[in-house]
Amino acid sequence: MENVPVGKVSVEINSRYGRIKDKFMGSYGKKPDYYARASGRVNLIGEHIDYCGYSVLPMAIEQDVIIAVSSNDSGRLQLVNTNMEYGMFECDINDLSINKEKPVWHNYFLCGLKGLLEHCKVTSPKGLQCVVDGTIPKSAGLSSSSALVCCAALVTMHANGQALSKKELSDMCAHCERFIGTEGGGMDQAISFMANKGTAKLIEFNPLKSTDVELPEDVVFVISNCCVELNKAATSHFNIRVVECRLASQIIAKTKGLKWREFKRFADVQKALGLTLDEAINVVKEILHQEPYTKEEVCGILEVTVDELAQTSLSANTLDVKTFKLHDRATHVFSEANRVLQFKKTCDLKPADASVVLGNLMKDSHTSCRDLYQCSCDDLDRLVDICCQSGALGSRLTGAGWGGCAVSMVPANQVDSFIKSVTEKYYWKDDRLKEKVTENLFATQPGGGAAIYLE
Ligand SMILES: Nc1ncnc2c1ncn2[C@@H]1O[C@H](COP(=O)(O)OP(=O)(O)OP(=O)(O)O)[C@@H](O)[C@H]1O
Ligand SMILES: CC(=O)N[C@@H]1[C@@H](O)[C@@H](O)[C@@H](CO)O[C@@H]1O
Repeated sequence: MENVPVGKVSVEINSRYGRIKDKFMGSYGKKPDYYARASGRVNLIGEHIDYCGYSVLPMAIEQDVIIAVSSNDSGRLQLVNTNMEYGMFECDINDLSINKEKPVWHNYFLCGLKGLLEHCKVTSPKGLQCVVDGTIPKSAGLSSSSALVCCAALVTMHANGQALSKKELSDMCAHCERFIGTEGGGMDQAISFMANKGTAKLIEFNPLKSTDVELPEDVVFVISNCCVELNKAATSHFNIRVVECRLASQIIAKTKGLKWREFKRFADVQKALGLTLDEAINVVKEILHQEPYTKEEVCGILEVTVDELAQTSLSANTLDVKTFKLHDRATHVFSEANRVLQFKKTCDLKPADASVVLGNLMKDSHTSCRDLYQCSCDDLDRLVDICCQSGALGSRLTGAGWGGCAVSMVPANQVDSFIKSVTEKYYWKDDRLKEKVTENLFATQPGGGAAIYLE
């Protein structure tokens, strides 16, 4: 089992670490003991299917969260952020409370901290003084929240002399980020720990496994942010989709004679019924209707009361949802799971038209996210269209959606003209975005995973 690497950093050569160190010394009057780093990610294909048990295909990006740390026996947690938007925070490290209603930034740190302490059964945790510095745009589909959760867990692990493998940390962080209220899958945490520089990864779940995916050499992935923000934990958009998938899998399970209460994820139902993904799509057509289901109808099918349904299938922030779209959500999940497998196969087999095939899979993925899963928004759709008109072989929303980024696959020799065209057609058309092109439109390469650094 591979552990998170511990490396060396020179704050003289690496100016970012130098600035973080200065901030640390200014805040706490001493040098940090060590630094932890966890990266953001871009998901190339496989959206909203990890929490249904299906494989996804992300890569880590260069943008990350770095935390400078000093541990002590004070029993206190002290957090300072280099970004003034995020205020200072202090609390008793033995009395952690995570506010789901108002997901202020330090709550993400608390998720990682609490998760690690509980997982490792640490009874006398070290006090921590930290400076947090992040470069991942927030609520933009590049996993800024999970990078913070993973980095906080890593900080806590190192301070308390624990040594978990990358896999254990990934599973643990996927679980503890749910303290904030969103019921995500494990993609973001897995790639943050398991990424290797230079390669994308196929991430499989139950059990967690990551496999290198060699991307075509003649293309470059370019990220563009539509600059609409949606905080996952502050809204119910994300959890409604999770619940719709859960209800659809339970109804399919019940209709097919399975003990439906034992099922929460499409992948488990598919396996229990022995279906291929194509057959699963046909089962969706056979069993689910396209019109939204009312809560009463769902209760009738599952033969439960509204209160029982809350227990078996809903989350705290979806108790008041009145209707659920099941047919389209299920069709998206099974077809998207299929596209991930085709994407991986194409990367492995390298046919002459590989980049065209991959581009088309990305386009189909976006169409499915937009129309069936309804997790895009007008600005993001417009940006994806502009990316396709500007020379991308494929372009799609990435991450949770309802705003945030598109990822585009662009022929390597056309990246400059692509960026020029998207700049003019999207960013220059809006006065608020004119000055913000570089941070919102950039080419990216597969980055490395989380690490601890000593000076
Ligand atoms: N540098 C940072 N410092 C402190 N908190 C941060 C930082 N970056 C992100 N956050 C926290 O994470 C929140 C964003 O989480 P959210 O789940 O909305 O988006 P995301 O993780 O970026 O997107 P996605 O899951 O779609 O990839 C911010 O509102 C903030 O509270
Ligand atoms: C932390 C979290 O909830 N992450 C989720 C991730 O698991 C995945 O479901 C993605 C959509 O594909 O949306 C978010 O990034």
